[in-house]
Amino acid sequence: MEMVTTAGLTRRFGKLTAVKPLTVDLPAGKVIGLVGPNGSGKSTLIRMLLGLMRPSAGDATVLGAPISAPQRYLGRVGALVENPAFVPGLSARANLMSLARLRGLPNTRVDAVLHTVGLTGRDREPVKRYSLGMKQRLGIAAALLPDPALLILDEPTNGLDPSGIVEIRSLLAQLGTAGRTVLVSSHLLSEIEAICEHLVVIRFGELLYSGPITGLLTSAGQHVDLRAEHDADTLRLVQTLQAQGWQVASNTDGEVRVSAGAQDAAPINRAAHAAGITLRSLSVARDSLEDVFLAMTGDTDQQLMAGRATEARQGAL
Ligand SMILES: Nc1ncnc2c1ncn2[C@@H]1O[C@H](COP(=O)(O)OP(=O)(O)OP(=O)(O)O)[C@@H](O)[C@H]1O
Repeated sequence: MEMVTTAGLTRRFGKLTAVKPLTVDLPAGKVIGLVGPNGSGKSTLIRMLLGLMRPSAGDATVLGAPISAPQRYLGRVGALVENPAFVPGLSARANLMSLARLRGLPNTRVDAVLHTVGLTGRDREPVKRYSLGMKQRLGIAAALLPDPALLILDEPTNGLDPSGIVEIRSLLAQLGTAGRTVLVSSHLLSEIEAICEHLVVIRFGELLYSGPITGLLTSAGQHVDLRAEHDADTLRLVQTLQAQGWQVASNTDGEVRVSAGAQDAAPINRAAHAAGITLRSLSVARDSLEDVFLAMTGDTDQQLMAGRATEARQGAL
């Protein structure tokens, strides 16, 4: 069963098309990553799915019901879309109790969600004493109160320090094992790729990929990273490799990346040696998903972001 389907779903703001006609199906029971650089339309898409914003064109369904009738599915959807508003002087437990009461949910749900997000034992402390990571966990607890079939989290790791990011990441991985569908957005693929089974990648309103993450990983190539012992030799190293037909993908601060696989490592080393260049390091690695997407678009995120900024400026005129 599909949790979410969209058909030509579009949202414009003036001349800017924040979400270009999007047709995509999100499977049930998986952790789904919605990934794209800042300004790609992730929040706009999520807002449309939650009935918080109307589409300019197209349609979508959530849990089988159209987004034009959100009251038909919102009771079974939990969401964290902005920093949730909690009463800072009250404890986490008291905050959750009042939310549960408002939604007509039994108090037993409060204990259950506190346990799920790992706040049991700290739940009687005032929220104002919580770290950002704990506040975010409390936000997820609030979203889990109705025991939703679909949990939507918009950039839950935003603004967190590395340990907070790890905290939230392991919580999300655990939530995904309960058979629930979790849609989590991030502008950093590296932050969520380890926990997602399915990826939806958008770049500035446009769908780039939707499918299992494994499909992408198997299509990833390899590269060889190497560094000359003396920085002064780097340019000559690049020229030597290019002259012998290898493709140098990048040269950043003396780290030379060659598009090549494990079988090329020894010949590359020999070629450098024959040119009188000693290597300080040489390693073979699989391309990251970022590399795969870069190869798909041919543009870096910075280039795409600059294009988007121009589009937004023109839209404002
Ligand atoms: N209410 C609005 N009015 C005008 N433009 C908007 C509005 N909301 C979003 N936009 C624009 O639409 C584009 C997509 O924004 P959106 O917030 O959906 O992206 P995002 O991928 O969630 O990025 P971020 O992580 O930075 O929020 C951006 O260019 C943004 O400036």
